[in-house]
Amino acid sequence: MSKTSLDKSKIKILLLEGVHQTAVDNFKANGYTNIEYHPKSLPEADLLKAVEDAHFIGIRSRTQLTEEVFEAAKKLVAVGCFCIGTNQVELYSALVRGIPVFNAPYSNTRSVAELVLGEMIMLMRGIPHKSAACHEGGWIKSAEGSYELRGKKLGIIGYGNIGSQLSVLAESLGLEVLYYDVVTKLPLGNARQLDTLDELLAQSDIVSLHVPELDSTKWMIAADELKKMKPGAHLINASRGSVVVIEDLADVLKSGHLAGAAIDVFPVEPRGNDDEFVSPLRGLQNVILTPHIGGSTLEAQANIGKEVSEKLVRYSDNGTTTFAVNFPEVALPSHPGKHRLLHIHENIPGVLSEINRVLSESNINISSQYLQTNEKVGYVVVDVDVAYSQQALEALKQVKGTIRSRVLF
Ligand SMILES: NC(=O)c1ccc[n+]([C@@H]2O[C@H](COP(=O)([O-])OP(=O)(O)OC[C@H]3O[C@@H](n4cnc5c(N)ncnc54)[C@H](O)[C@@H]3O)[C@@H](O)[C@H]2O)c1
Ligand SMILES: O=C(O)[C@H](O)COP(=O)(O)O
Repeated sequence: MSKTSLDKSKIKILLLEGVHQTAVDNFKANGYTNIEYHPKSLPEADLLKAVEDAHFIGIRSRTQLTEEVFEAAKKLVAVGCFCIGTNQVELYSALVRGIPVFNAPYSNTRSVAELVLGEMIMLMRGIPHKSAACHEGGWIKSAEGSYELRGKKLGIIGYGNIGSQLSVLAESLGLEVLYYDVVTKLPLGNARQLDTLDELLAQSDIVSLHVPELDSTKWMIAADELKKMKPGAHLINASRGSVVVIEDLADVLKSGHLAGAAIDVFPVEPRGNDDEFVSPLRGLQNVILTPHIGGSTLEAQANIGKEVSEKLVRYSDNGTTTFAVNFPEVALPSHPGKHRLLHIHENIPGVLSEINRVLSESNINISSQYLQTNEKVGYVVVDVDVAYSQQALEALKQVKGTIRSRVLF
């Protein structure tokens, strides 16, 4: 088992929002036993307290890691988002403090695509409304407003990992797939990319959103866009709650302009399962409301727990930052018989030569060296002889622009 300079039992791992047990098992198997586990997100004040002595934090989509949280987390080494989205993390605040952020970019893609596929069938058959009536003792045996998916047009907004997977599944059911993306994307199967959002809205029988939360996607579907959708069309949102103006959606559903919707994500979501869900969509006919469970299958959660904990363990044990979403990516081999110095610094001219100067002046022989930078931060990794690592670490800490440095045994 790899060792770190700090005794592993002293490295605190804070896991929130019921991250899957596979993560806990993997941390323990790698010697990280100091785990504080919470089944839901923490209120802000409790979060600020809990992060004070945390070296690693694992969250899902609910916990907001803000500038204030990073300021409070003085010992923080890295963050793991046990999900796809990283919009809940102030990535820049993490970067300038030398903290890489990891996620699981593919682990729940299939789960979301399958859910959306099922919802399309349910919506087009008016099932939410008919099922609710049966539960109340009603019996709406009618073909009125019920349609097959076959031959209908599905409009996908955001043709990334989820959007493109949905595209393939939808074509296998006989849907015609149109998509809109800000980037030119290779169409899968017979799908067609459209030039404008308006064209997609005007042509689709079902519109499904699969964009990340960005400034440019915030409230991108509001009253104007909803009115441009075909009368009787359906809207599905399993991306982020900030993408759709929910009050405007409620209006077009009440007016009958849209026939139905399936919404998994909301501008404000309960902190945990005990809190009330409040939404203007509650009680509307032919609307499927789900509690942000697009990625919540046991398969996906188990895979995510393993994938993200592996990324955090690898960074802690070996310094590798491959697939970090905000950080220079360095893939490192193991370093048997050597000590490894990790040096994170501001990306200003001359840092590498200064590092080499101080090491050479201290007569420290470098056995390997790796460097990667992004626009703000540089990450240098230096392997040195065991006997010199402490001296080398002290020397590196003096280099102008140093954000943080540590040594791995
Ligand atoms: N409901 C859930 O439980 C759940 C689960 C997983 C992911 N998600 C959300 O789904 C999002 C998409 O996931 P993904 O893995 O497909 O991401 P992705 O990064 O692979 O794809 C996103 C696509 O959106 C496109 N895009 C960005 N801005 C756009 C805009 N303004 N208009 C049109 N297209 C735009 C991008 O170019 C990209 O092709 C995630 O960011 C996450 O927020 C939700
Ligand atoms: O970004 C994601 O992967 C999804 O929104 C799922 O988030 P969750 O882990 O909170 O369910």
